[in-house]
Amino acid sequence: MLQKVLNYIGGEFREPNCGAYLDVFNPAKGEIYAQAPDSDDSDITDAVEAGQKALPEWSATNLEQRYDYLISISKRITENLQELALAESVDCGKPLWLAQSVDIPRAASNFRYFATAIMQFASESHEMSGKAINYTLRQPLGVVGCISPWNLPLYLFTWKIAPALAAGNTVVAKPSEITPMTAYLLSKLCAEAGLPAGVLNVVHGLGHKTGTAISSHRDIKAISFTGSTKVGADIAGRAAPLFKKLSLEMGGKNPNIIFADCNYEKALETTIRSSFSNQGQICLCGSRIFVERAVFDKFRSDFIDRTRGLKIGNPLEDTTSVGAVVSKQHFDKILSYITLAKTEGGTISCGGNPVQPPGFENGWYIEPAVIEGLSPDCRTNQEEIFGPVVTITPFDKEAEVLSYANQSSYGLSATIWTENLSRAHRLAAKLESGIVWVNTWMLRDLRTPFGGVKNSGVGREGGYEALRFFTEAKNVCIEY
Ligand SMILES: NC(=O)C1=CN([C@@H]2O[C@H](COP(=O)(O)OP(=O)(O)OC[C@H]3O[C@@H](n4cnc5c(N)ncnc54)[C@H](O)[C@@H]3O)[C@@H](O)[C@H]2O)C=CC1
Ligand SMILES: O=C(O)/C=C/C=C(\O)C(=O)O
Repeated sequence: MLQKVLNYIGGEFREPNCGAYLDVFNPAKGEIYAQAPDSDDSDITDAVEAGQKALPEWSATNLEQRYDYLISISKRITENLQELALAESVDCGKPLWLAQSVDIPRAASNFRYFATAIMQFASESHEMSGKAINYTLRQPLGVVGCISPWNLPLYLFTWKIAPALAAGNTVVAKPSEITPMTAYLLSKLCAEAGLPAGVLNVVHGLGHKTGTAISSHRDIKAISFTGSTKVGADIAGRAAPLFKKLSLEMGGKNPNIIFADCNYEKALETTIRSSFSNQGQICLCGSRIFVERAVFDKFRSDFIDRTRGLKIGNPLEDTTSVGAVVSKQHFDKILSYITLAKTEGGTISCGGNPVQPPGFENGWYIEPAVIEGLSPDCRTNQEEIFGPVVTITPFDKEAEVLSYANQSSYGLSATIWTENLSRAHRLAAKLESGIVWVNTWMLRDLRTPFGGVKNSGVGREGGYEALRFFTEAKNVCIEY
């Protein structure tokens, strides 16, 4: 019996209006295990109407009440951590321990963080000496849209919904059709928490159908999107003429720069994580590794040894490091880049082959791959692969590696490994990137601005940036 996901509109769990469903796959086994609504424009229209109906009351709730709702949802996520983590692992192919230790705790933190942030969020005032005072109101936008991807499903879905709700908006949200399950479970938890009907509406469906219905809807005032740069451009193209606010968090091709004076063991161990965590399917993964020539041979050899040692297989086993990639389509895309790397003259130093762990013969598994011998400007080094694939390249000079790092249409994150503080500051200032990590990776403080430059994004999420995005500033000027 297949599990069935339902839409959550106006406080009710509903079939899609057209009655059609999409297959949902378990990537570890390559088999259908659930069905999700194939919603269309009419479901989005219903969701927007439900959001509009709920708006006057929700936007007028006092902050303590909103805090209580968000904290209650956060607690319910924590109480149901095991069920949510298992659902995430089955839906995505990611190791269960990763969902237990990262994805689901972070979803709970997103609600907890924005519950407390809205209590502290204060607006500005500007005095015109002796003449007048200006103060700025920060008011909810109205009904807003949140569109999220499949790689960190609940983690990113809640990263958008929580600030939108905290700021007093009502929400129409669409998770990825590839991984709908935890968004469905979250909608049940929100109903249990007593969130008023229509405050959060979750509509499942395809990007080019349900997603475009959100970006084209006149009464949706803002869209927060995470996903590919191509889709971000499509959303911007539809939403801009309707003057919606946009926050777009898109792809990355992030440099990981390793100097000879680094803390070698920490750099090596973290580079394994930054390369292959979640099968390389995180927009922050460091897919272009640059190593100073003095340590290149040693680092290369140690890195390849450790990569070969990663256990690939059943995502539900604690000892599994690398699970399945999310879909057959994505599996084929990643493998096509291995072929491309070879045609571009690269050497596959390890991995890059499909694997069928025993008992999971139909699953979509790829050995983590390390590729050498490519120029920084080739397609393999320029296009987002979004899989367990990295390139490794030596460099001699700081200026040289800076130019390699910035030679990309993307600019999401960068990592620098060095014990030389001056060099770290110098490079951090010059890297064309929204986020720079020094001697660490993916260490996240939810108060900080998060987002990219160039083709990686428009706007910032996180902290007060998210609350500013989800509110309209209104200045009031009073003459004395
Ligand atoms: N944050 C990131 O950097 C991410 C990047 N990607 C990149 O995108 C590639 C494709 O992955 P997908 O999941 O297919 O990403 P995607 O960008 O197609 O999908 C992300 C979300 O947008 C929706 N969507 C798709 N087309 C839409 C449209 N025209 N209008 C409105 N919404 C739309 C999808 O249904 C999903 O909910 C990956 O191989 C990877 O390179 C994927 C996920 C996250
Ligand atoms: O907010 C974070 O900590 C991570 C965000 C990651 C993505 O947006 C992604 O991988 O798409």
